[in-house]
Parts: sequence; C-alpha cells; structure tokens
Amino acid sequence: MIRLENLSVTYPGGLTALSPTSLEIRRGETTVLLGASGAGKSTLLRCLNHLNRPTSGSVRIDGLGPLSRRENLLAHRRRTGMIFQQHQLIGRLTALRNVLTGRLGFHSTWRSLFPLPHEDQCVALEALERVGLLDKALERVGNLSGGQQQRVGIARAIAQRPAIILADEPVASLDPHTASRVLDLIRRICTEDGIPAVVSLHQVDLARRFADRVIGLAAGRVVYDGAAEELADIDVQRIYRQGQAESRPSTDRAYTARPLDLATEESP
Ligand SMILES: Nc1ncnc2c1ncn2[C@@H]1O[C@H](COP(=O)(O)OP(=O)(O)OP(=O)(O)O)[C@@H](O)[C@H]1O
Repeated sequence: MIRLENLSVTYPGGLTALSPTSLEIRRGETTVLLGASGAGKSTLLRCLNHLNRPTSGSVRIDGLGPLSRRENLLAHRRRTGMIFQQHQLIGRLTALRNVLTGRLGFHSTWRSLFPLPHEDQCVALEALERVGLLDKALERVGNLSGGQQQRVGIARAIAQRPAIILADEPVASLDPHTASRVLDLIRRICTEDGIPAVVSLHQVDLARRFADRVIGLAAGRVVYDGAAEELADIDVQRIYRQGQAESRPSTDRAYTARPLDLATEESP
C-alpha cells in the first residue's frame, strides 16, 4: 500500500499542478488516472516514486516508510516498474539486453559493467516469456513493432520484480487492438503478482474496461475516485468539463522538472 498525505506539486514558475491530495494505492488493484490534458495525471503518477518532487505532503510506502528518506526512496525505485509511452528502449540492443537493464538496480555500478549473472538472464527470459516474446529475445528492439516494443518495456518492468507498476500513457501511440492487449497484460500481471498498477490514460472506454478504480483529475484536483464500473457519463463529463473550465495556461513543456536530486533528500 502507498499512502499519499496532503501531496501537492507547484512547479517553478508558480503553477500548481497538483493541489493537496490524500489517497491510498492498494495492492492488486489497477488504478487509471483520467483527465483532460494538463489535469495533472503525469505529475501525480511521477510523484509516486518522486520523479516529481512534491512541494508539500508525503508519500509513504508500507513496509518502508516515507520516500523523503533517501534509503527508502532508493529501495522503492528499485522495485518500481516504469512503463513509458515511448518505451525508452535502446533500439540497437536485443530485447533480452533491454530487459536485462531492469536488473541493473540490483547490482553495484562496477558489477553492471560485466555480463550479469545467469540468474538475471533467467529472470529476463522468464519476463519475455510472460509477455509472449521469448522468440524475439535475440531480435534487435529497433526491428520490432510498436506493440512488441511496449511489451518489451513491460518485460523490463517485470524483470525488476516490481512492488508497483507505474505506466504513463502506455498505449498512446498504439492501435486499439494492440492497446487493449497491452493494458490486459498490465492488469494480468498486477492481479497475478498482487501488486498495484497506476496507469494514466486518455481513453475513457479503456479505463472502464481495464481499471478496477478510476481517479479523475481536473485542474490538479481529484474530482472522481471510485470503482471503474461505477464511472457514469456524468462523472466523465465532470472530469473533462471542469478540466476545461479550469484549464490553466500550459507552461512551456520544454522545461523539464529536474529529477530528484538524491543528495538533497532529507536523511533520517
Ligand atoms: N516540468 C514542468 N514545469 C512546469 N510546468 C509543468 C511541468 N510539467 C508539467 N507542467 C504543467 O503542469 C500541469 C499538469 O501537467 P501534467 O503533465 O501533469 O498533466 P497531464 O494530465 O499528464 O497532461 P497530458 O495528458 O497532456 O500529459 C500542466 O499545466 C503542465 O503544463
């Protein structure tokens, strides 16, 4: 379980992307974040492993403690499987070598310079088998289709033996059939392994089909939090209408929030 307590984010320049928010992310549950562009979905998602540093409030992980403590953050990040819209894979490397990068966090920097142990290779191959791509293990990722690449990205996340999966618009560039397949895979992993997944999406129909829970955001505030099957059209309208009514001027997205500087984290 992950607990957010009064979490807020104000970016340099003064834009409040997330107003104080308290909620819990539960094990085995797939949570979809819905909201208009600029509503704060990515900001909230990236706070869950402090890729975006909260301006106030805290993120606490059961069994670890608050992420404001450096050692908790490092341990949590090691066990956070991230899935991105653009896969973030290395095209010239094989699928297997890309998946193996999910094991690097378990080794020291100098150890990572050498081929990883046999056990890591087995974990990576198992992960590829789980996403149905074992036969592509030695294929260059650049030669795979967009959907296959996204499945390699999921395999890399699985290879981390994650305690949580965070997926930021994982199907934005996929056709509807492939998108369904990818989301089904994420949900299945989440259920089978008893871990939570938090997924930001733009498609309401996919949220209804694949989520257990939907959190609707509008202008940095949670305006819906409930079971996906109970998400009514009027709730959807509220999420998007309010988002437009309160939409804030979009800031220059070329400005990228600096990843958390671990050296500046509080120490116990
Ligand atoms: N690094 C940043 N610096 C300044 N402002 C930012 C930064 N990142 C996001 N913002 C602003 O914060 C607000 C929320 O952005 P966020 O990316 O969280 O929204 P989103 O719901 O994920 O949008 P989209 O669906 O378009 O990806 C937007 O107004 C955005 O312009």
